[in-house]
Amino acid sequence: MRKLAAGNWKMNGTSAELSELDALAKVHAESSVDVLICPPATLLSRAADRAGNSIFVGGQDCHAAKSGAHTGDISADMLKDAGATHVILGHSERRTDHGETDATVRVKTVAALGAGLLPLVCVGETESERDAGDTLDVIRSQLAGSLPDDLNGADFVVAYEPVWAIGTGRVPTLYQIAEVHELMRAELTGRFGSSANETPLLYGGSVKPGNAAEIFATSNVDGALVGGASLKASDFGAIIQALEAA
Ligand SMILES: O=C[C@H](O)COP(=O)(O)O
Repeated sequence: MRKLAAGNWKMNGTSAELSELDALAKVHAESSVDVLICPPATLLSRAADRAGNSIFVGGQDCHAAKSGAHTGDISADMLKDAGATHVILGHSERRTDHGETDATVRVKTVAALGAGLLPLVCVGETESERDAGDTLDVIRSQLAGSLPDDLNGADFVVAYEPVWAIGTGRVPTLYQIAEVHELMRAELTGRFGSSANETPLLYGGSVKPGNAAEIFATSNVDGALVGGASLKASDFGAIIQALEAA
């Protein structure tokens, strides 16, 4: 499996920030890992044009329906048409801000696959769930509910993002990351067989140039989903380099 460095720009970036993408595309044209940028939808088409063949471009969400009366939403087919190859689904900010449940994520995953997009399905515990000792149960349950049946492991990506680590500068210990990633690999193998060895398992939550190498050296970590540090080509470039070296 190829490793994946994914950048989620969230609700950041206007035309001016496309220069960061240009800088990345220049430096990482021949990367040994896959590089993905998920800009806001308003930039998707232009980002796809400028990313060329060296960087994948993805959406940050899609609607479960192919089309219809859903003001403000975007379908998987529309993302694909705009040049996307991937889509983030079930990010904790979608779960919190828009009430998305595992069932919502599951139908969106089906829609994404139907449009030919590679879904990055996000899971992660809140701080109170971790404090209560429920982390592994939460992850197990989110994986079970968010992923449809009969998948091939190569057809999707899972991102483990502890909610309390997102944008906070706080990162789980390497042991905690390894524990969750081992559980995810085992759960996916139980469900999808040996093809689960082809599922990239990303860690996300305050990944920076300074901590990327040790996170990437952790067992069953195949890349990262990066928020804040993906907005600057120099920072994201350093994270990509750490993944290339891992
Ligand atoms: O999608 C990305 C994650 O939410 C991580 O964000 P962050 O790197 O700013 O903590």
